[in-house]
Amino acid sequence: MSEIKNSNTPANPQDIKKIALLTSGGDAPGMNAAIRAIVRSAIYYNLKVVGVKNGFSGLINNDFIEMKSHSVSKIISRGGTILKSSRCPEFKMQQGRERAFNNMKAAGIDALIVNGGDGSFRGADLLYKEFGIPVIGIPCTIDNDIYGTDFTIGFDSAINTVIRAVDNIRDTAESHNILFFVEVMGRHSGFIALNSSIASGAEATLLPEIQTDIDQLCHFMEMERRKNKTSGIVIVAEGDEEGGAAEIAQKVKQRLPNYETRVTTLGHIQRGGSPSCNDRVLASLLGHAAVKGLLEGKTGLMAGQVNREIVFTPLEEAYTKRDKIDKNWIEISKIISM
Ligand SMILES: Nc1ncnc2c1ncn2[C@@H]1O[C@H](COP(=O)(O)OP(=O)(O)OP(=O)(O)O)[C@@H](O)[C@H]1O
Ligand SMILES: O=P(O)(O)OC[C@H]1O[C@](O)(CO)[C@@H](O)[C@@H]1O
Ligand SMILES: [Mg+2]
Repeated sequence: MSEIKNSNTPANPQDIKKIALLTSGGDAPGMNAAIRAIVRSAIYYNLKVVGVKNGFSGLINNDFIEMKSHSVSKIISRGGTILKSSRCPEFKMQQGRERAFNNMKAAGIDALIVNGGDGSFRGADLLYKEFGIPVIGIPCTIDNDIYGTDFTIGFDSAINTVIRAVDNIRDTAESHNILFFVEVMGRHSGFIALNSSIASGAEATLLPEIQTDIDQLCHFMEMERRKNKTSGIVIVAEGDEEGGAAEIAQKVKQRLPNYETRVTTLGHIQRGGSPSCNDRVLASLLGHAAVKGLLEGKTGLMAGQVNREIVFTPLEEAYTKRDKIDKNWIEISKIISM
């Protein structure tokens, strides 16, 4: 394993004897691989491991299970999360977090590993800052919107699911001369849209990070048609400020009534399915690094991978800085899809 950077040292890491882990926010393919790596690494380092069910709700409701090596057998290939996940509004309130901390203390839990996205890291960071309990985050979200890691766990699997679907849509779009608007996930982030658009050869990509101009889009589509293209794919991130795919398709249809248009919303199929090899490897490395990091005294940090190295980044940076999309990629995707 590569050297671990950016340390942050709490009082007594050698006092850590029992750790807990949870999965939070939208599930992501590879969460199970992370759970497996955490549990097996913790056992290897002679720690006891507790699984928290249903994300932060499980901390508040004392929903803990002891994890053994066999508890994580044969889960590396499974999508979803065996610990289940949730969105837990109570955790946004101080009383909720205090209850969670008291339950952890009563259960003898010395440290926590949170597998989730930016929202989960906000919660994890507050728990660490308010109560001083050692906490490490692992970036698990299909959105890829976390600073401090090249990729989040689940992103690779999700974009592969998207491109398989778009390839299928392309077949029928071409056969029937249809302009398709395909909506992908990403309420605040266009990574899924941009990467899957490049990889599927889509004609246009609409993202929350970039102002959408419907007239410009229609003009572009007209130019494409003049090149004898009779069908097309527009990938729309669900968080686009002009609306979802259905709304945008309607606006285009008003301006280009001769076009035959259809809308497909890929929805939650993007979050499910067996994780890709890249996601399984990333989850395995980060799961191990999180446990090792706790034992080295790291806390309030996220374990990520940058340029193939394990890097620890303050949770606050991971969720505030966010990762930026490269706007040149949009231009490139246009150039090579013409
Ligand atoms: N500001 C906050 N303070 C405390 N807890 C928070 C905060 N924001 C989010 N959380 C906790 O984290 C949970 C998950 O957050 P959120 O729904 O934003 O998903 P996420 O972790 O960003 O994952 P994804 O975006 O992949 O679905 C929330 O339900 C809540 O319990
Ligand atoms: O239906 P849910 O669980 O609210 O999830 C939708 C959101 O979660 C994400 O899929 C990430 O998990 C976002 O891209 C999306 O906006
Ligand atoms: Mg999020």
